[in-house]
Amino acid sequence: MAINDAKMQYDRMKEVKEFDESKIGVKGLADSGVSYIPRFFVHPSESLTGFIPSSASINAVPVVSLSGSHSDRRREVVREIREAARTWGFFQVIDHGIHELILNQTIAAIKSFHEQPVEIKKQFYRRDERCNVLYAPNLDLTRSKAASWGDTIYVRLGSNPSELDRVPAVCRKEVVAWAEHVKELAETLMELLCEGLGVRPGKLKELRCLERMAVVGHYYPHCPQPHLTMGIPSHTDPSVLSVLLQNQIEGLQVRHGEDWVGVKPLPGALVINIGDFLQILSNDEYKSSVHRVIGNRFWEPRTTVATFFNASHRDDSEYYGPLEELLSPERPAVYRKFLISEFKNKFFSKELADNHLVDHFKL
Ligand SMILES: O=C(O)CCC(=O)C(=O)O
Ligand SMILES: [Fe+2]
Repeated sequence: MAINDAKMQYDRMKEVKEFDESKIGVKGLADSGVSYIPRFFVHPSESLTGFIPSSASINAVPVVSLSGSHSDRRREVVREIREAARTWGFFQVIDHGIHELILNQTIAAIKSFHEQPVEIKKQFYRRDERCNVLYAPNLDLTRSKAASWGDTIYVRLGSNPSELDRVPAVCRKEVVAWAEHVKELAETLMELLCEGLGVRPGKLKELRCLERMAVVGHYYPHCPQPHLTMGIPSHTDPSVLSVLLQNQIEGLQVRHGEDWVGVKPLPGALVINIGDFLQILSNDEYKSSVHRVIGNRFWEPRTTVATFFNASHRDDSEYYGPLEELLSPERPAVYRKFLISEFKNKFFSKELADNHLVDHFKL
């Protein structure tokens, strides 16, 4: 048994390495017309459940209109967002002020990147997760137990504009425009979320939660055996806040109680979710929910753009933890304090699946 296990392990690593070195990505595999997936993409059977959500859970994720959020309806919007953030950790926003043309152009640009010839995409293929621009199938390919059926381009944007030159030309203009629009929306959402907690609206901005962002363009090609693998395995986001733009191909599911609930694409809407960092800052008021993407059974590729807002540190001397304003003898801190470097190291040292960062900082 031990010998078999070791051999399987060896074969698996060899196959993963060959795939990694070929740099063709999952799209390259899909384009080669395979009718089955290589075995290193097969997930353990316990992860492969709940693919067909129960009818009761369809359209259950809250949808919040931001219309009037700067005027008469603000209190109502704060209340709706607070409820959604506490109970689901996920909601969709409509009337968010970003023009549909911008949404479509952003999705189209990310799709164009992935649909370029392998020879061109190869230049960006990297495994060093600390690079500001990189393209790869599964960031954690070499350390995960099972690979997932999707390719991703990562663009990290800090305060240095020269980083933008490294963004692939085919999507540079659109990614830059998207970053500006989505940052404005994130600022509004953070203010509303702060008000929902009863803290100063500018609090998250003061903590520099808007300064470090990553624009992450996923591409999930048609999968010949979608019941055996995942697009992205179940995880929580380490971010403060995540904003997801999806095309009209469904696949995202959020864990709610015992159910996996589909987050249906709504034309013009954006999906917002609370990340681990905000769950900690809010001392568990807001919830960073487990979610996943199932294998794409449709012929059309699923394209999404996830934008993560992370807290930025200037010199890593500042400790982060539950906001002081929220603590009282009746409501003591649930988490200890930590440096951002520790938080990041925890994230990068694990595979994405089941890396729930909040658990590491619980008191
Ligand atoms: O592509 C999606 O629908 C979700 C992506 C996601 O969860 C992530 O990038 O963390
Ligand atoms: Fe996510």
